[in-house]
Amino acid sequence: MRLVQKLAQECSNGFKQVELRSKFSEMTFNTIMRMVSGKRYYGDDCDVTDVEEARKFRELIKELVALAGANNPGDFISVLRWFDFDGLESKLKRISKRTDSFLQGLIDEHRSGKGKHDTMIDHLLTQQQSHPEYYTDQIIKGLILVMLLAGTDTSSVTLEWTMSNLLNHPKIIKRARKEIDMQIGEDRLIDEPDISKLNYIQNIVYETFRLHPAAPLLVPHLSSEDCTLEGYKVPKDTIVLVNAWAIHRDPNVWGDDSMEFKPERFEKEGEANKLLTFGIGRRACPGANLAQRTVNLVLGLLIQCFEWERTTHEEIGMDEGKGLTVSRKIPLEAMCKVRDTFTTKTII
Ligand code: HEM
Repeated sequence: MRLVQKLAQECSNGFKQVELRSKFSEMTFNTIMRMVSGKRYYGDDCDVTDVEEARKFRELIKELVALAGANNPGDFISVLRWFDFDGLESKLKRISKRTDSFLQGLIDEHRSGKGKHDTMIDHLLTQQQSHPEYYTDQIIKGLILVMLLAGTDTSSVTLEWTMSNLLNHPKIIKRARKEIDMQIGEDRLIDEPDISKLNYIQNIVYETFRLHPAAPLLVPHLSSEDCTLEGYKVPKDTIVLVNAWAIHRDPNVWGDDSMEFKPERFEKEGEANKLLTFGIGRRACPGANLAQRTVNLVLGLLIQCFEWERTTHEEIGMDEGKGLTVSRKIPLEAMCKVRDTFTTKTII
């Protein structure tokens, strides 16, 4: 909601150029950290009174995200590990110490009763009292870290890809807005319970999940036994990568228009079941539900409250960056303006 309010303030007097990547990223970090510790670390209205704590957190995250996406040549040529080629290992050790002490600080704050209540840390500390052998501080720190690494960039990258595609397809924005105006009206903003009524918005998100899965190779899996997959023998302890990106563009699976952005394809019953965006099985993404709610709601609000245009007449390029989570190569910029039927006051 703060993202939408800020955009409304920036773009209340006609079209204004906005950079979206940093906005989506700050929104997802604030959402996850609010759940975890009750704090927002980004924005002028961040509720961390200690400015130094907020600065430290933002710096840590910047380095963690950069290192999480780094390629390590030592993983492929083991001899390079003897020399810590390009210093990745020492950088990781340094950052892991700083991260550990930051997260321990958060846990201690909640343990002493100073932090906000009803957060993930509070609930885990309650579990620690009844099962101290399992819910150790180490486990709690690991859970916070995985929420931050797996639950932030993935959702913000998806939102950025969705908006990139929509800017190239104004007709799709129009149809989505029509659905919102019919189902919700113009007197109030979309809220979470409305999501299930907005089928076309859902299909836009599915189509983005298909063409731009945030983790295109999922997460590496290791075979625990010798097995055979579709006739291929996979020995025990083999690292298996699933190329969801390629499967999602395969014309044999999706038809001849598999490379086109067409949310309508998901009007066909059962199509969404073919998506592998969140993996499948026991190790599938446990945050899939939260991610879909967040992306659907934010997208719905962006279409409901604002008009969107490209910054130039040229189509938005779809070049991809590198990393475990694949974002656009160039951060997305767009022209944005509060819709005539909405006043900044309705939004704020
Ligand atoms: C659009 C957003 C997201 C995408 C595309 C995504 C995708 C994925 C994928 C592909 C995996 C690996 C599945 C596999 O290899 O089989 C995964 C694992 C995981 N995700 Fe997500 N995810 C998203 C959002 C989230 C959120 C919001 C959270 C939590 C707040 C989350 C937490 C996790 C965790 C903890 C794992 C590891 C599960 C395990 O190893 O058992 N993810 N996610």
